[in-house]
Amino acid sequence: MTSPKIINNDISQYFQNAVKLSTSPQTSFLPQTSPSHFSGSPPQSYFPLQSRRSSMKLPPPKVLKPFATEDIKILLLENVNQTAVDILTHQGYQVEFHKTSLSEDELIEKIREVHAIGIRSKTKLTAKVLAEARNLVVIGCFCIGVNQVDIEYAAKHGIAVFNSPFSNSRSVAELVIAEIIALARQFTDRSNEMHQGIWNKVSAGCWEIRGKTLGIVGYGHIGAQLSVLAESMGMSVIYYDVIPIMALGTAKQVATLDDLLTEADFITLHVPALPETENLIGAPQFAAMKRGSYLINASRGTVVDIPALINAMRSGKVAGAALDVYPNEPAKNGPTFHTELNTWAEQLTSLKNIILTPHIGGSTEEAQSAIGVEVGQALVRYINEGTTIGAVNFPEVSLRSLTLEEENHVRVLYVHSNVPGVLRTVNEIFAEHNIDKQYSDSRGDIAYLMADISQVDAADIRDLYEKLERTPFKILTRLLY
Ligand SMILES: NC(=O)C1=CN([C@@H]2O[C@H](COP(=O)(O)OP(=O)(O)OC[C@H]3O[C@@H](n4cnc5c(N)ncnc54)[C@H](O)[C@@H]3O)[C@@H](O)[C@H]2O)C=CC1
Ligand SMILES: O=C(O)CCC(=O)C(=O)O
Repeated sequence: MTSPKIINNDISQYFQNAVKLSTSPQTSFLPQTSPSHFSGSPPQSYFPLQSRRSSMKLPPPKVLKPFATEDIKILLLENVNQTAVDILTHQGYQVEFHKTSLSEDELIEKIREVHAIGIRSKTKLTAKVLAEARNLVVIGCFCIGVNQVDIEYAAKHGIAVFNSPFSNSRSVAELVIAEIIALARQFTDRSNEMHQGIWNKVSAGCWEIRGKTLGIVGYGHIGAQLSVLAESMGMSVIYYDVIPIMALGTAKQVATLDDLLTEADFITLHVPALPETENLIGAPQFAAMKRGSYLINASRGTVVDIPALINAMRSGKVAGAALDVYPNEPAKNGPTFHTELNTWAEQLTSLKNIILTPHIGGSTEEAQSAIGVEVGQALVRYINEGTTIGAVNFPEVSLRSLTLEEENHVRVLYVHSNVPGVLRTVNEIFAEHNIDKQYSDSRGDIAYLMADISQVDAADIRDLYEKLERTPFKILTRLLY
């Protein structure tokens, strides 16, 4: 059968019509040829970009199609903020929202169908789970840490991962400031006693924080915020990081972790979960600390050896501790923090002057709302336009939007293995058309190419797609038009 001719020369309109004629809501041009991935964009471009455009008096962006947006399925877990739900539903996507994370079996069942998933820190997107995802093109981590996702596996399978690198940093820093004072004054113990009717007015072992030394391990977004807040309260700040970082205020970088441990009165950890940071603070590090020092961990549960901390607190080496994160964390709220989850749970809860919080460092209205917007927008931009700015496992590539004045254009999104000869092959496929703009970048083993090509008849689109799909280095092809 020959393809219909485009009478008005507007392929976007042609394909909108083609979609309307399809017999099933699942039917669209590319998914039929490639059930494992989808292509397309919603009827409205992402509105903040539109408003920026209108203030700059640029032509309106072209709506990239080819299929019904209600076919896009998004799974949001762990009570992701309403701002994200609003952004994604506004696009017309199907959004399924859950307050908690899911068991592995439930997750596998659900992930099979969705094109995008939004999670926080609890949902483990392992290679085993991701292998079940037939349509998934993008993961949104509505948090800073991405250690819960196998980001390399995701990249190798054409799944982009986005996070929110600093929207909750201030919230974590403020929690740590509160904990420094609370530990120095033992006030959670006093408060707990009062709740049991016990009046226990003591000053022994209670201190001002003014003039004390705060040791920050990991001087990134959170560590640096904290540094400024702590100095403003009269503390001296030292920090240890694996890279040289400019000191804020009068803080000083020290050369080794031991230098920090031997000098600091309060030690706070702000490193990512990495093989190198596993049990970064264990028995030898507690031994190096000053007697009567304090430890705060709001980074990841793997960073502190908890049995060693329990020993250090029992011996009086450590006078107090605050933990927000644990090696194993419950999936749901409720009476779930017990020895079945972490064998030492009762020993920990029976200690004095230890503040235990349920991973709430980033849990403020401000942080969650900002994260919802940031990651929600990143998902929309990737699904609708192919933009990977801010991705943690993909090269960062972006092209300016197509405009309504640019007819007969196709945007090619092509994730491929980073091997020689790809551009030559791809450009041979594009050769009969005009490459208006093209941008390609690589990151490790994978590379990503975005290209807007013009002089493309509707009848050519399937051919283009199939040729790209047949290339030996292809990981994922999407065409937007
Ligand atoms: N409790 C909570 O709710 C939250 C926890 N987090 C955790 O806090 C961590 C830190 O967050 P950010 O400050 O935003 O990260 P960041 O990436 O801005 O900073 C981390 C710093 O740690 C340094 N680092 C890495 N390995 C190190 C090592 N072995 N020793 C010393 N320094 C090392 C890095 O060079 C970097 O400067 C996140 O990775 C996340 O796991 C983040 C937000 C909320
Ligand atoms: O808010 C959350 O669920 C996780 C916060 C966190 O640990 C992060 O942003 O890395």
